Amino acid sequence: MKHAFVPPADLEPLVRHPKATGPGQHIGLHHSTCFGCGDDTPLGLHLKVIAGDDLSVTAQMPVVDWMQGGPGVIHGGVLSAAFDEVTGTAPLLIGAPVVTVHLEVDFAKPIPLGSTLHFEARILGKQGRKIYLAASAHLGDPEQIVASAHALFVTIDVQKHFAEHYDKRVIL
Ligand SMILES: CCCCCCCCCCCCCCCC(=O)SCCNC(=O)CCNC(=O)[C@H](O)C(C)(C)COP(=O)(O)OP(=O)(O)OC[C@H]1O[C@@H](n2cnc3c(N)ncnc32)[C@H](O)[C@@H]1OP(=O)(O)O
Repeated sequence: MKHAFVPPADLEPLVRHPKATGPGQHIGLHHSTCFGCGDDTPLGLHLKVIAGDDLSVTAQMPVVDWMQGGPGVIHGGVLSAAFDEVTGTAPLLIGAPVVTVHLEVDFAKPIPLGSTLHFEARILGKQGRKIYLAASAHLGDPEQIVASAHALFVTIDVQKHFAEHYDKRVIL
């Protein structure tokens, strides 16, 4: 698949955090009202991201009617949000809370309503606070990639980062 993203050649290799979620286990909620993973959002993606046995994660997402963009197919922004969530959760495997600074999505095939997207994301490496990831999605046949993404996240101090905007309405 064509893409324009070139990760640095000198990325530092990484290992799983000793307390990382075990392979095959659901990586717990970021918070319950998160658009990507929260259970308490009527119109959220409700993604359950599952830890792989290395530096990868997987997730599945049914493509339902409200996600529609072009007639009969998913909206590109919804797909991008799903990639953001799946790639953004993976750095928890190395114990790094992160926020997105850059996300690129390559749309290879139309993705029909009624299908199920299967996501896979993996950490490529890091450079200081920057964590580079690649992800892909298929509709059941891993050989037929329908979209892919590259993302760059930056590790944050969670308390400091959200202090200014944190609102008591958000249930953590
Ligand atoms: C309870 C909550 C817990 C949350 C934690 C747990 C997470 C559990 C998983 C959740 C999964 C969520 C998945 C959705 C995730 C979102 O959607 S997050 C929401 C969208 N993103 C944002 O709001 C981030 C907004 N940006 C910022 O706040 C600031 O840019 C940041 C990220 C704090 C960085 O600012 P800074 O600390 O001043 O650092 P800065 O030196 O500017 O940048 C650091 C490095 O990144 C580079 N960089 C920055 N931006 C870019 C860019 N666009 N392109 C390339 N390089 C860049 C800089 O050049 C710098 O590189 P070096 O000089 O170190 O080589």
